[in-house]
Order: sequence, then structure tokens, then C-alpha cells
Amino acid sequence: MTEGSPACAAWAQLIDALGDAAWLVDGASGNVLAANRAAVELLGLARERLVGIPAAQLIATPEDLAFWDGVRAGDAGLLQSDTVLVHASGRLVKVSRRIQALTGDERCLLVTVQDRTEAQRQQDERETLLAELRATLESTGDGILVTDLAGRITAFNRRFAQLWGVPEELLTQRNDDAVYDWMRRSVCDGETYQRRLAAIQEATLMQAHERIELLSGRVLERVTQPQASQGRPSGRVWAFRDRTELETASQRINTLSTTDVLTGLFNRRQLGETLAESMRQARRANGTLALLILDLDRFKQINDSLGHEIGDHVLLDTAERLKTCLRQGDSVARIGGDQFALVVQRVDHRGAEAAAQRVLEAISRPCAVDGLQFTMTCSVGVALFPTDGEDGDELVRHAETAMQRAKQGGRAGFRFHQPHHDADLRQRMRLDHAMRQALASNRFRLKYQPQLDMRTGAVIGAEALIRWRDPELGEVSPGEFIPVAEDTGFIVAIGDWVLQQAVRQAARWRAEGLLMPVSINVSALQFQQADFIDRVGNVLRENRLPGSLLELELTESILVHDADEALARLSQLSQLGVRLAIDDFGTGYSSLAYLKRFPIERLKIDRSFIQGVPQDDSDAGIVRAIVQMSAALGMKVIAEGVETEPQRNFLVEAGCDQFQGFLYAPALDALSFDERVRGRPRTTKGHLSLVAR
Ligand SMILES: Nc1nc2c(ncn2[C@@H]2O[C@H](COP(=O)(O)O[C@H]3[C@@H](O)[C@H](n4cnc5c(=O)[nH]c(N)nc54)O[C@@H]3COP(=O)(O)O)[C@@H](O)[C@H]2O)c(=O)[nH]1
Repeated sequence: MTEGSPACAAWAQLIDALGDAAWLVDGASGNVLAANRAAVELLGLARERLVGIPAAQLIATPEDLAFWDGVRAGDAGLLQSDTVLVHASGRLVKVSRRIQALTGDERCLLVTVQDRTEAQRQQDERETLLAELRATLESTGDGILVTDLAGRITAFNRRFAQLWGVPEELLTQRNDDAVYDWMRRSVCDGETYQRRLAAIQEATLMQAHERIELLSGRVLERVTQPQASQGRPSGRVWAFRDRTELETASQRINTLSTTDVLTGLFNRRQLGETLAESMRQARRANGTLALLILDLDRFKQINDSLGHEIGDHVLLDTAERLKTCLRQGDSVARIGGDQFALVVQRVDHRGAEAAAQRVLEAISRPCAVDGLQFTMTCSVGVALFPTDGEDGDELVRHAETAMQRAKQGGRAGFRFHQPHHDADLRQRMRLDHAMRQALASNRFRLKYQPQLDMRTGAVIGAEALIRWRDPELGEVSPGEFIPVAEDTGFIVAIGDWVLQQAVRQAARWRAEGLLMPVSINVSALQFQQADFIDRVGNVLRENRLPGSLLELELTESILVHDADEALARLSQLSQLGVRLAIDDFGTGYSSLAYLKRFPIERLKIDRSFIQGVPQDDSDAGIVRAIVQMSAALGMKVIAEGVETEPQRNFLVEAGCDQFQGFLYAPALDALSFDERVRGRPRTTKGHLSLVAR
């Protein structure tokens, strides 16, 4: 075929109809015979400039040049590949080009060229997108696994492999079954995991969100969503997020907010919850439960004297001992420094008592810390549900007040809640408040009860007894308010006021020529004050009163509590000339051993024994024994509460030295006492004289 020949014209017409660029080449010359419109456009050359030029100029890659050389040498073959041509403007155009001989005329070749610019752009875009997706997949902190509808793994990221600890070779081998098997064997509950997985995979559109625990201790949150392509489900994406740290932190917070750091027991807050739940259950089952609150006795002394480390040790040991007292379902909590609580399920009064006994026994077993042996005790308060409280707070409050009563009752014991005791408590608080106001407003007074020589009838002393008339409460008996003051410690202030008033009165009488020793009652707490001896000395000095005109009445318990300390104090008081008497003798320890050691001058026989004489043999025997004992020890003995002549006669006969009581006079105000003693001396039943004993 030659340029312009009818065959060439026919071919030119034919290729013009093609959508792709095409040109005909004469194999012998290698020149272009004809080109279509698309070729003109693709190359940017007019058809007249195209026809006649060497085809090797249009696409001049080494491959094309070599091809055309081969054609000229008679080696007409086929060339088909992606290549690049240069547009007349100099722009490179990516193309797919095919060169082949025409059928029927091997010396003529047809070049067809497809512009790949758009296809290439789309492919580039796809690759960029894929690269971006891959980068996104790798940049997320979550492990991602993508599966198709059949469950085959189509993509995953490195974090997925890391979270599950899947060996790399399983993933690179694309061994899906091995990967799934690995995952199933890594979870704590493989069976449930497998069931759930199957259910999710079956429900193509299901979205699911769950927590998976791995045997490694890791906790994963799994979120899975269906994937769709062109509106149709195509598979599923699984995202795994590591929740281990978060869960550990939240568990730690939970632990801290519900348990006591030192002992690991529940704390007060958790006790509230446990108690509330136990009460709910008991209410549903029409059952009962007991709350025991216990406080270690004298724990402060352990801490102060042995140090906090040993104190902590004791608390830990206590926690362990309490655990041994629990039955199934019971709980124990540390609710304060040395306070613990036990919720004992399904017990009535007797069961609660047995539990309290168990606790007392467990705590009082000997302790050994750092080679030091000692014994702890505790005081326990018990409140029962539902009788002692409808809600947890009420039950705790009642168990706490019962525990306080156990303390007041001498410690190392237990007490049950007593309904009337709450009212007592309110009354005591009211009394305490009024007492403090009474002292500030000078509402207390002292009365003086005469003490007489049994044989002569002479008034040989006066016992100062406090009185209080309150504007609101009326006359309040010391028997009522003194125990409250002793509990609250206010007795120290009251005692000091009594000391001053009594010494002042004795000094006044002395100045008026009446040498009348005055006795005052001294409470244990007052006696134990570090400055008590100095206070007594100062008050005597300020009022210029000889110590011999002051007597301190002490109870036996004061002397027994810390005998060495008591002896030292009593000796100092004795050096001031102050006289010392034991009050309420016979009701306490009545031990000869301590009586011999202390500089005591007088014993007061408690009025409870006097009440029974002469008819009660036991009381009579006790009174006689006390009289004999005091004689043997060289002490005076005075009977208190003598109300009748038979009582006095018995005492005279028994050898008692002195007495006081309504038989002669109740406690009198200072003026009446003075008048009574000086102005109207009695002539019958004993002669009164103004002598000091
Ligand atoms: N620490 C202090 N205690 C004090 C003080 N004042 C009193 N008290 C103690 O209060 C308790 C009750 O005292 P009170 O009501 O004053 O009773 C005393 C006498 O009034 C009473 N008494 C005296 N004679 C008789 C009698 O013949 N019959 C009878 N039934 N009662 C009588 O005895 C009480 C004196 O007791 P005592 O002190 O044991 O000698 C009482 O415990 C007081 O001690 C105070 O200032 N400080």
C-alpha cells in the first residue's frame, strides 16, 4: 500500500471511525501513511504534518526505535505495551500502544494508541487512597481486623497482632484458621467467645460491643460493625481497644474507696453499703442480723508508748483475728482508728451474744510483736436488726452507744443496745451543758454535814457536799450530775471549785475561832491531774489554812489504779499536812495490802452497810470487820448514813469512832452549820463540843 492509494484511503477512512488514536505505517520506509482524528488530537500535530514522517518520531522510546528497525529489516512482529509519547507541546502522555501488521498486507502496520492519562490518574488516586488508608490503619491505637462476608481476613494492622500476640508468621502466611484459633485460645473463656463470634458472623448487619479478657491479663474492648460496598454488605470491621490500664485504674479507685488501706478490710463507707444490702436481704427473708462495733481498749497507749509501727501491727493482727470470727456471709470492716464493725447474718440475741463472745475471746488471746508479749482487750456494742434500728445509720449509732457503755462499764466486755439509753444520752448532754453554765454563773453551793464523835457527840468535822439548783432543771442531785461530770471530765473544774470553797469556809470558821476540819470528795480524774498537789498546796496557802483542817476523801479505786503513782501523791499531800480518808469503804477492793502502804488516817464505812445494821447479819459482820481492821491499822473509822438510834447503838458497841447521818443532821449551809454547832448544843444523845478531832 502506498500513500494516497485507494487501499490506503479505505484504511484511513476505517481508522478515522476509531475512538482511539491510530495511524498506518509503511513497513518498508517506516513512514506514516495515514492518521486518524484522535491521533491528531493526541499528538498535537496536523494530519498533513503527520503523514510522511517516520513513525519512530512519534513514539521514540528505545523499545519503539528497536521495533521499527526490526520492521525495516523485514522482521514484522507485534509490539504491545504501556509507554510514553511526547505531545507537540512537549508534554509527556502515558499511553498503551499496540503495533501490528495489517492482515493481508504484512508490509503495512497499524499503530493504535490509547490515552492512559485518565486511567493513570485514577490508579494514582487509588494508590494514594490505599496508602492513606494503610497509614490510618497503622496510626490508630486500636487493633483492626477486616474480614469479608465469609470471614476471611482481608486486612489487619500491626496493633491487632500486638494486642492479641499473634505470631507474625501466621499473619504473613495469611493462615486465617490459625489466626482465629490463636485468638480463641488466647481468651479466658474460649467457649463463650467462640459462640459469640459465630453469632456475630452469622448476623451480617449486627453491630456489637463487648469486653474480652485474655489469659495474658489484658482486657480488650471489641467493637464490630458491618462493612458495605455500593450499598451491599461486604464484610465486617473489628476494632480492639486495650482497656487493661483503664480497668486496673478503675479497680484501684474502687478498692481505695471501699477498703481500708492498712488492713484491706472494708472501710466505713463500704460497711454502710454492706449493711444496707444485708438489711434488705434480711427484710425480704423476714430474718435478723446483728451489728457489732468494737473498739480496742487503751489502743492509744500502745501507739503512744510503743510507736505507730507496733500500733499498725496490732491493727493488722486484730483484722486477722476478726476474720476468724466470721461465718459465711458475715463481713468485717475497719471504721475508724481502732474501731471495727462486724455484720453478723441470721442471728438473734443469743447468736449475737455468742458472736460478741467470740470476738472478745479472739482479741484477748496473747499478742507478740517484736518479741514483746502483751494482751489486748476490746469493748463491743451490739445492735440487732430489725429491733434496734430501721436503717444502717440508726443501727450503727445504737451499736456505738452500746460500745461506749461497754467502755464505761470497765471495758473488755460487750453491751447490747438499750432503747432507753439514747434518751439517757440526750439527758446527759443536757445536764453537761447546764452544769457548765452553772459553774460559770456561780450556781453551785456547798453544804456541810456534821461528823460526830460516837461517844462524846462532839462535832469533829464537816463533809462538804455540793448542791445545785438550776433555774430550768430545779434541784439536781449530785448523785445525778457528778457521774456525768466524771464522764465528761468536767469534774476537774467542779472539784477545783469545791476545793476552793471548802478551804475558804474552813479558813473563815478558823478566823471566827471554830477549828472545824472540812472533808471534800475527790474524784479519780481530779486526783490524777498533774497539778493536783500544787492546786491543793496553793489553795491552802492562799487561805492560810493548815493542811490538817482539810481532809480529802478518796475512793479505793483511785489507790488501786496505779498504786505507785498514788503512793507518791498521797505522800506529798501528807507532807502538806492534809488528811486522807477512804470513802465508801467496803464497796471496792478493801485490800489490807494497799491500806498498809498508804498514809490513810480514816476509813468511811459505806452507808449501804449501815442501812442493814443491826438486823442484817452480813452487814453487821462487815461493819465489825471494818472497825476491827481499822483499829489494827491504827486508823479512825467513821460510819456514814446513820439514820437511827439502833444503828448508832450498834456502831458504839462495835467500837466505831465517829458517825455522820440524818440522825444528827443532813448537809447544812455554812450558816446553819455554824448555828447548829455553836448556838444550840445538844444535851441529849451526845454532848456537842467545839473541838477538832
Ligand atoms: N466528787 C464529788 N462528789 C460529791 C460532791 N458532793 C457530793 N458528791 C457525791 O455525790 C453523791 C451524792 O451526794 P449527796 O446527794 O450529797 O449525798 C451525800 C449525803 O447527803 C448522803 N447522806 C448523808 N447522810 C445520810 C443519811 O443519813 N442517809 C442517807 N440516805 N444519805 C445520807 O450521803 C452522801 C455522802 O456520801 P459520801 O460522799 O459517800 O460520804 C455521793 O457519792 C457524794 O460523794 C463533791 O463535792 N465532789
